[in-house]
Amino acid sequence: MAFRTKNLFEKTTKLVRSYSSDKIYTHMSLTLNEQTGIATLELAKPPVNSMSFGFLSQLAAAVQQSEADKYKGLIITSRSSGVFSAGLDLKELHHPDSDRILNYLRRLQDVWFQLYDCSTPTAAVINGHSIAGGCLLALSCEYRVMVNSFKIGMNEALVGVPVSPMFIACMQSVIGQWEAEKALLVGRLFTSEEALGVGLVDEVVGGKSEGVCKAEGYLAGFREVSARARGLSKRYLRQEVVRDLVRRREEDVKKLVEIISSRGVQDSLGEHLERMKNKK
Ligand SMILES: CCCC/C=C/CC(=O)SCCNC(=O)CCNC(=O)[C@H](O)C(C)(C)COP(=O)(O)OP(=O)(O)OC[C@H]1O[C@@H](n2cnc3c(N)ncnc32)[C@H](O)[C@@H]1OP(=O)(O)O
Repeated sequence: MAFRTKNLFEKTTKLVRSYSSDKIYTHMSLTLNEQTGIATLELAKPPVNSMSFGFLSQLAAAVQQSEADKYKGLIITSRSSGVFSAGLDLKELHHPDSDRILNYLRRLQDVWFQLYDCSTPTAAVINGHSIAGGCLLALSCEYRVMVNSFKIGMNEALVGVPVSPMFIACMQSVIGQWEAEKALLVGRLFTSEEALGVGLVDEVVGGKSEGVCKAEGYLAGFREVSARARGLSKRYLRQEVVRDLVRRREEDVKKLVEIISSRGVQDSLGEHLERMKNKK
């Protein structure tokens, strides 16, 4: 089979520069299978694929690349065998500089809009723990297959930060209002089997390669379907959620900055970071 690893930086220099001056595509790789037209985006920011400013920029560029090059599908997975993503980089949220946190959250919104609203068929192979922002990333895809023995969910309630509107919207759209409420208000992390039971993921498998096969199977299901009609239908199906969040995005981001910067939330974040340090 012919595989080609794309040097994303070359092809998206203009785009990337307009997003960030960070060195780009160091935190993930995008590999196109030229036979199937399906690309795999492998997250590779050790140790836990935490979503720093730079990570989000690269993710945005990769999603844009998949649209621009009209990939037949995009599979998002992790190079780590234990963590899909630990979510937002807690260091970005703890004692933030006011301009940086504003830009950081705006970038998070941008990436989410791009991925959630992209016409490219998307699938997540969740081959490790997938927490908060990591769960958002998986839920923004159309199809999720999860390797067993890991945890997935949005733990904000346990971290002491509010669940932001786009996280809520995504969770609601996948598992419904009541299940979302029950999970989000206590920061529940689901095992792979529990996630399957509640519809948070579509399949549970024994390993990553099996997961990739399942994801390819899902994406191959669109081979006979008009890409244009499919892309438009997806947008129509998701437009209500997107429209509402686009309309209020600036209001949401400013409110979140205010909340995150508050003394109580900063104290909770500090305690959470301390707990993680001490667990060793
Ligand atoms: C819209 C804005 C509103 C706020 C929204 C926030 C949403 C979020 O996404 S907040 C982030 C929530 N995520 C977490 O709480 C995840 C915490 N991490 C874990 O539970 C575990 O690390 C893990 C289950 C993902 C993996 O466990 P494992 O035993 O393999 O690794 P660790 O030893 O715990 O971690 C290794 C290393 O990584 C650091 N780290 C872990 N998570 C994060 C993170 N989210 N951001 C930054 N750094 C993280 C951890 O401290 C360790 O660092 P050291 O090796 O230096 O001690």
